[in-house]
Amino acid sequence: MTDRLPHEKGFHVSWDQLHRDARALAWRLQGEGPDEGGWRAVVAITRGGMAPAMIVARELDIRMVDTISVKSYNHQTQSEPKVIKSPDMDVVGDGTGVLIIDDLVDTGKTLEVVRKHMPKAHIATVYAKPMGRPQVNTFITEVSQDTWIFFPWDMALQYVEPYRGKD
Ligand SMILES: O=P(O)(O)OC[C@H]1O[C@H](OP(=O)(O)OP(=O)(O)O)[C@H](O)[C@@H]1O
Ligand SMILES: O=c1[nH]c(=O)c2nc[nH]c2[nH]1
Ligand SMILES: [Mg+2]
Repeated sequence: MTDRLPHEKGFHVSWDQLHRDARALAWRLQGEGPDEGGWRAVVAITRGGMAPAMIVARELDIRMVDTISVKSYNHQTQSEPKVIKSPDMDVVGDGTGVLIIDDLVDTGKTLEVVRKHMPKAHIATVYAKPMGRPQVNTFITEVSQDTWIFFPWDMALQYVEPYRGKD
């Protein structure tokens, strides 16, 4: 069990920003497939990879979409990652022509486990921290290791006090 608190900084991502960044990822991945037919399938790492995977699959017109479920974090505390649901191995095989999508790579432990399942797959994340970068083939934005990324599905709009009158 690794206690990851405290993170010095927060990087807050809105739905708009996520949509833009996931589309940028799709743009970078187009034409990078193993042959002219493009990518055979997308595998989303649940749960955080599902929204970016949907956007990438839409942009690249990939209809074959599956999931792999890896459980490791409970809030900001990490334990050993475990695969609790595998994709259809008849479809993904050794991963050739398959795009694996996640929202971010942090320590890289989740992707280490996923790569063992599909060693020839191309792994892409929207965001990356330095420790996990070697595990990723393609990503869009890097943030520092001491930054916690807050995703739109974990946030809600709320009232904030005006600066004046705070103390
Ligand atoms: O590189 P790592 O240090 O392994 O961390 C990255 C993983 O952690 C988060 O998932 P989480 O396990 O919190 O599950 P979730 O996607 O269901 O929120 C995130 O979505 C990545 O999948
Ligand atoms: O929402 C999240 N933000 C992060 O920075 C992070 N790192 C691992 N898992 C994470 N989940
Ligand atoms: Mg995840």
